[in-house]
Amino acid sequence: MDLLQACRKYAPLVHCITNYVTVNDCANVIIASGGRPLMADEITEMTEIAQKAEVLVINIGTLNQRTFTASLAAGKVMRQYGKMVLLDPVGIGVSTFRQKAVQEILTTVKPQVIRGNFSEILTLISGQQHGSGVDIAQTDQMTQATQDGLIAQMQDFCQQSDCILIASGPEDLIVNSQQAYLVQNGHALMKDVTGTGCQLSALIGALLGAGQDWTKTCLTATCMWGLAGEKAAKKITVGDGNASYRNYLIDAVYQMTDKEVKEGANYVKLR
Ligand SMILES: Nc1ncnc2c1ncn2[C@@H]1O[C@H](COP(=O)(O)OP(=O)(O)O)[C@@H](O)[C@H]1O
Ligand SMILES: Cc1ncsc1CCOP(=O)(O)O
Repeated sequence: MDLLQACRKYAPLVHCITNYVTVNDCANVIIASGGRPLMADEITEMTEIAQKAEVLVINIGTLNQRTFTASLAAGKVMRQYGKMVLLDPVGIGVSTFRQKAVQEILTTVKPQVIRGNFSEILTLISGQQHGSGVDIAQTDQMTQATQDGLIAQMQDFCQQSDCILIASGPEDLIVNSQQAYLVQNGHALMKDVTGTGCQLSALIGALLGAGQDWTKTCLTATCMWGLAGEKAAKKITVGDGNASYRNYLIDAVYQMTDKEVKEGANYVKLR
């Protein structure tokens, strides 16, 4: 069965411990792809929820001590049950608190998938702070000259941490310890909406709840979201701005079919 069809049939429960900026958009993207979102971060219910959820998405966009503790608790139980955990290290480069929190999540939870923009992924794999906010810094954009070295660094990290890495930007990299894909779907308007990265992480989370091959699922979800960005851009009319585009993006996922994804996916296998 194809990925969206499977997700819409099995409706995986996706537990999100996420930020208060983009929480509603993430929930709606999960619904649009067929999943069932559950946003919760009360420490006393983490174990029960982890028993019921198929996937956990930890997003550190507005992390605090309380949600950090909840993330560790939920993550540990999820992994004990052999379930999927995705980490979105939003703004990891802005503070030592975020960097240390991510380190602790890596060692105690061991998320199988980590997705961030290029600044966030660079901070993660180098230990040096990149970026001064939640967006990609101009200096961290991938170029032809930096691509190979970056993939090698990412693959080392994947090997050490036993995970898949997804770095987002104008083009996206999906890397595991052996393979690397470059996704060329997407639209420049996506950077004008806060939360397009958070929503991609949420979408990957939902599809991981239905997919078998994790790398392939991450690749398909990334193409799908980029394709949604392209379709949404076609709906922009006079008077529309980034708020309309944000809604068109979610609508595009809601209307998406596996056939459209197969026909519209624009990626190359680099390794
Ligand atoms: N200039 C761009 N052109 C095409 N797609 C883009 C562009 N900028 C971002 N995207 C897409 O938007 C989504 C979020 O990426 P990004 O904005 O880099 O992440 P984040 O929101 O975590 O900073 C990804 O699907 C990415 O491919
Ligand atoms: C603006 C902002 N501040 C804290 S989280 C957040 C949203 C970040 O969304 P994304 O990582 O998808 O750009």
